[in-house]
Amino acid sequence: MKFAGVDLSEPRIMGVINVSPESFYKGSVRNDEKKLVETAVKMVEEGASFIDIGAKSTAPYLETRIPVEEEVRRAVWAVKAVRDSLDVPISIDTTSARVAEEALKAGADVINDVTGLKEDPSMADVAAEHGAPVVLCAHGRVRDFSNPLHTVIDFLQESLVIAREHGIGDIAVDPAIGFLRPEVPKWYEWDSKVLANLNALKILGRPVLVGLSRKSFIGAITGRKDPAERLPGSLSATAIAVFNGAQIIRTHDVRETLDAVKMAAFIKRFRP
Ligand SMILES: Nc1nc2c(c(=O)[nH]1)N=C(COP(=O)(O)OP(=O)(O)O)CN2
Ligand SMILES: Nc1ccc(C(=O)O)cc1
Repeated sequence: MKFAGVDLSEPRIMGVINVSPESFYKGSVRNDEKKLVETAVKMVEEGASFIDIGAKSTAPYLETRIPVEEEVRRAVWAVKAVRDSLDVPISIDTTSARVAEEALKAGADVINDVTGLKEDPSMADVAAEHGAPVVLCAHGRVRDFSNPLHTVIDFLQESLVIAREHGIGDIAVDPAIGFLRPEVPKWYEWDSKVLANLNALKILGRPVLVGLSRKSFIGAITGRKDPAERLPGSLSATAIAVFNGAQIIRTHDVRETLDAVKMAAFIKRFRP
């Protein structure tokens, strides 16, 4: 299987860079062009097959509102700077069709929409017009609290219908770790159930991308309040995600994560 031209016969890494100062992990933020480009180049040297650029935080527990003009400005600036130095696919992490369109024009290749084409009604049109591959996250109002996998699969199926109605075929699906936060079970249990049963997403027939790097469920389980201290927890959860079928891991820490991915993928070969 391939996504955005990248062969997925072994699991791949998507390196994350944010140009949004409000992002939950400050170590992921770059607002200086030289440092931004250096980071992207280093991530690719360390083994990243994709670079994901975020120009606005989507953390559900932070106040992250900014004017769309500001998100466009940040996104275009960052994509242009990184595009000139790299050949790997660049994804733009946005829920806004305007931001996606301007980023694609600036040289991005992939749209990463954490609302799975559901928030901005023009997003699917923009992806279709540009022939852009899309990452679709499970998104919606949770009604069935008892079975996280059911809910995630239902939400993703809804997004796949929207994508296919628009003739979009190059799609990766994502269970949206940290985004779906019902009161019961606690979100860290929800996220853990999703990772423990990630294999169920195979039914969708699309590559599975997982973004769990330094997220709050790791903080809740390990007691590490500061995302800067959540790398060991992230690596452990990454290995489990890969063991259970993740083909792309989205991470702030390319070098360390690639080692965890390689270990899990190698051991997985001997699974009965
Ligand atoms: N497809 C996908 N996209 C994502 C995902 C994810 O799990 N999957 N997580 C994010 C959170 O990480 P980030 O460092 O970008 O945090 P921020 O929203 O605070 O900028 C942001 N974007
Ligand atoms: N955009 C997101 C950022 C952070 C988290 C999380 O910490 O769980 C979830 C989503």
